[in-house]
Amino acid sequence: MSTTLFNFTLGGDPLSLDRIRGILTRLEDTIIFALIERAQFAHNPKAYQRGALAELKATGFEGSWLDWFLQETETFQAKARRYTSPDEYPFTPLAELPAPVLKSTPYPRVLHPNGVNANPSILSFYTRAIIPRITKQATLALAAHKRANGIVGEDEYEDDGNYGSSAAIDVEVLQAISKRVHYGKFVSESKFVENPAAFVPHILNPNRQALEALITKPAVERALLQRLRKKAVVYAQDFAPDGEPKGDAFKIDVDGVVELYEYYIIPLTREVEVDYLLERLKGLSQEEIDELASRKKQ
Ligand SMILES: C=C(O[C@@H]1C=C(C(=O)O)C=C[C@H]1O)C(=O)O
Repeated sequence: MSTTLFNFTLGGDPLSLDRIRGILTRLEDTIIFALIERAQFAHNPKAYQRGALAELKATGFEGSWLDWFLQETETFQAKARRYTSPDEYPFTPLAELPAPVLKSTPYPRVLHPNGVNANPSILSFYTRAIIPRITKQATLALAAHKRANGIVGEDEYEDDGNYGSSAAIDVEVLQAISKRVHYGKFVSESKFVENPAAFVPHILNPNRQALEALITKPAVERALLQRLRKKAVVYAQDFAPDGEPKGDAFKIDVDGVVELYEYYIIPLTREVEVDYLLERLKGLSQEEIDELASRKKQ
């Protein structure tokens, strides 16, 4: 069940900021555990380079191994109506995905119609910055093993050949980050409806800086990063055979997890919030806009 369906079926206000932040907090766990799984494998850079795997190129597919994994996975999931949910955004262009086999769930319309999709940015920072960082431990161990055993010829010290396993986990990480970042639309709608008058002038005369200042909550971000570090330390700790925590060994680079949020996920979520706001008045009549412009926070 998608979070949105769960969210709606529970009843209550889908635009409650506390409820939305609770979903964002729960997605931290999903993202941290998925990153821990990915960190087991080496970087495998060929999986992210277009045309790097001859067998895939021979099929006529022109993208990378990961692009192919995303397209194939999302094609099946589209048939299972994943992308009829307002909190799911495919990396594959929607027009290239099949129609759902099941009839759509009648979600109440919460968001204003918009074309905001940050997935290209997510795919770029994940493959270029995050994967090399979180797989460094496994990659260094692999290189040491290859050198110690004189495994030559295969000069890719960053390549353990686990293209299927690592890409399957990459899809899970990417989908979780995409859901998290695009929840920024629900956050933005929640803040907008609470005080439309504050936002309308900076939408009519587009001012990204003013809109970003209105949606940014530094205390919430600080608390999130502190919580995230504590979670990553606990979730990623290694255990001795007797089950006792090793204390100084972790399955993943904890700083890397925190920096993923600080330098990528949070800034991109804020960008989605602003992009959503800039489309918030599209299609409204002058009368509707004037009413919103006059509606101040109670
Ligand atoms: C998501 C929110 O909006 C902004 C983005 C945040 C984030 O990406 O974690 C946190 C606080 C705000 O700066 C929010 O207010 O909860």
